[in-house]
Amino acid sequence: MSTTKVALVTGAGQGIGRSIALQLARDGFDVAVADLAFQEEKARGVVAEIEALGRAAIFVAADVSKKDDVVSAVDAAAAQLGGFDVIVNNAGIAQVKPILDVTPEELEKIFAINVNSVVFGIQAAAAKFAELGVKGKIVSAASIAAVKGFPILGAYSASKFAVRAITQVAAQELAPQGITVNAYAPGIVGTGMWDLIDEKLSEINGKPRGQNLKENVDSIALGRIETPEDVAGVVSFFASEKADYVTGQVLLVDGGMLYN
Ligand SMILES: NC(=O)C1=CN([C@@H]2O[C@H](COP(=O)(O)OP(=O)(O)OC[C@H]3O[C@@H](n4cnc5c(N)ncnc54)[C@H](O)[C@@H]3O)[C@@H](O)[C@H]2O)C=CC1
Ligand SMILES: CC(=O)C(C)=O
Repeated sequence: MSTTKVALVTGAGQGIGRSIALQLARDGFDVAVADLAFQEEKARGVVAEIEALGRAAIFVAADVSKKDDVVSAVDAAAAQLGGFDVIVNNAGIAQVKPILDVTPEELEKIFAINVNSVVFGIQAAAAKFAELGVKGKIVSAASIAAVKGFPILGAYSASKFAVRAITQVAAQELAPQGITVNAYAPGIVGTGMWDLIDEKLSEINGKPRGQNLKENVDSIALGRIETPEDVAGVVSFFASEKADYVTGQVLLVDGGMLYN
């Protein structure tokens, strides 16, 4: 059995997930890059980048809103990479709509992808850790919208508040097994997600494209947009032995937008 640690990152074909996968590879992990099947080409590019860093990597097609897919992804990572130590429940979607306009279907969709996926990831990882006798680490994507509700991001904010609750609960329930459960709460990260948010906000409030993003970035104390690498550094910490005594936390990594 290999002594290299193994991590699985969901939504790792692009954006924050890609940067997390690459950072964990630099930290010495072999990495399972999980994403939707249609993202295979991008995800295989991430696999190649990880291999270029001298680590093993695989692509796993998984829709995180389906429990069977998440369990199969964890099984594939453990079987093909030779262990299982860390899961990063990163995949998520945004919805940009006034609360009065959100439909039942939209609510179901965002909760299935942003919330159910985190429960499935925790369940699948905890079962694999128990099978392998590993004191593993679970890290999930929250948001500044997990700490403060943001207008026009109502369903999204609700889904991220739920991630925070699940993180606190799972941390307490899994502590006896030595498993830690934490979450990262980014602010305004320059990824495809904010391209979409900016576009939809422009449609709603009539501001020119880019203006909503600029106004949000102007409110950041450190004065610049967040990069996926800024987020990956925090996940690297949560996944490391340096965070062995940290659990149940949602860490704001927002350049100074919210303060606790
Ligand atoms: N971009 C931002 O400003 C912020 C992002 N976040 C969170 O960080 C996480 C990553 O966001 P970004 O990289 O910005 O988004 P992104 O839209 O650039 O990438 C999301 C990835 O998740 C994948 N994905 C979507 N639905 C999926 C599903 N059902 N199953 C498997 N994979 C799926 C997509 O294919 C994509 O590769 C999300 O949970 C998001 O809510 C949190 C705070 C701020
Ligand atoms: C995408 C996201 O989480 C926010 C609050 O912008």
